[in-house]
Amino acid sequence: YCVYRSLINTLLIRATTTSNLGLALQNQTVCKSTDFSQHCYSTMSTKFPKLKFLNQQEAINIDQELFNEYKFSVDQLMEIAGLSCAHVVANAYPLSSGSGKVLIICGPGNNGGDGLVCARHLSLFGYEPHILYPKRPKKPLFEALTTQCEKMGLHFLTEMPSAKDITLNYRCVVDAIFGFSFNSKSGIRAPFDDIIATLVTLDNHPICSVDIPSGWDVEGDVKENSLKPDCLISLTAPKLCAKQFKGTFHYIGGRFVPKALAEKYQLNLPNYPGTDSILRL
Ligand SMILES: NC(=O)C1=CN([C@@H]2O[C@H](COP(=O)(O)OP(=O)(O)OC[C@H]3O[C@@H](n4cnc5c(N)ncnc54)[C@H](O)[C@@H]3O)[C@@H](O)[C@H]2O)[C@H](O)CC1
Ligand SMILES: [K+]
Repeated sequence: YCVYRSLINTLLIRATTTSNLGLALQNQTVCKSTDFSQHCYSTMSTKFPKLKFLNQQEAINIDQELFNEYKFSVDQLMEIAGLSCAHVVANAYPLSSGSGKVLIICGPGNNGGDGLVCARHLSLFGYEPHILYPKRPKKPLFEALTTQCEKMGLHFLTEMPSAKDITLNYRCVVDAIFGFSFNSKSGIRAPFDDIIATLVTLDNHPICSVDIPSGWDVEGDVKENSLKPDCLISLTAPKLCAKQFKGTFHYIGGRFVPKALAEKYQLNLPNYPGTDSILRL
């Protein structure tokens, strides 16, 4: 009986390991093409052929429905969104393979709030986030998120570091400046015009964009002098501009969408592995 039990246990352990390995490999699709974006996008569209890419209005509608119909609060969704971002940074730029100093640039809206939450979780993961938050809305949510970071000892910068400083001192930049409400028609207003201009000059230094690469039109073509992030975290579902993403890592996060809502908008979201909060596309 003992020999029989031990044989069964061995087989069970092998089966679990093999299936975990399968999942890990499934999540680590490597793009090896000269036309990186085409390859990544076509690989993604082969793996997840029905995954919906949202236009700006659809992203806003889903957001509003989550708040108005499902009665989620912004804080709840932002916490999950920001935690997903921290998980993505820790997956793409692990502490085991480099420094944990991360520059997190937060904008004036909820995308900036995701950045503050991400910073807080990264510090709990052992990273050293430095936050630049030049336009702080006078709203209780953002004031609370800022206080949490301050009281937890996170460092706030008073000015944007130079491109050289960033390259020398930071493992990566988290771009939490603008999300799906960015208005590209009016150009980028100060101080984010100069901040984004500095990020554009970074030569091959990894930028990890939250939801949308800041400055990109949510659904239009990407202009010549725009950010070229190495990593993109699509929250809820990718937006149309994500089809033009040319970087290495594209993740989906923000695992809070109720099934009925996903079906209503035909999001066709991929299945997150197990209890994970992010999935590499
Ligand atoms: N449902 C979800 O997936 C959730 C996503 N979250 C995150 O929220 C953002 C969208 O947030 P929102 O507050 O609507 O807008 P933004 O952060 O994109 O920015 C608005 C902010 O920016 C200013 N602005 C707009 N255009 C310009 C411009 N051309 N120049 C300068 N400033 C500009 C505008 O005035 C506002 O102040 C989404 O992408 C996710 O990251 C939530 O965290 C959770 C739910
Ligand atoms: K962003």
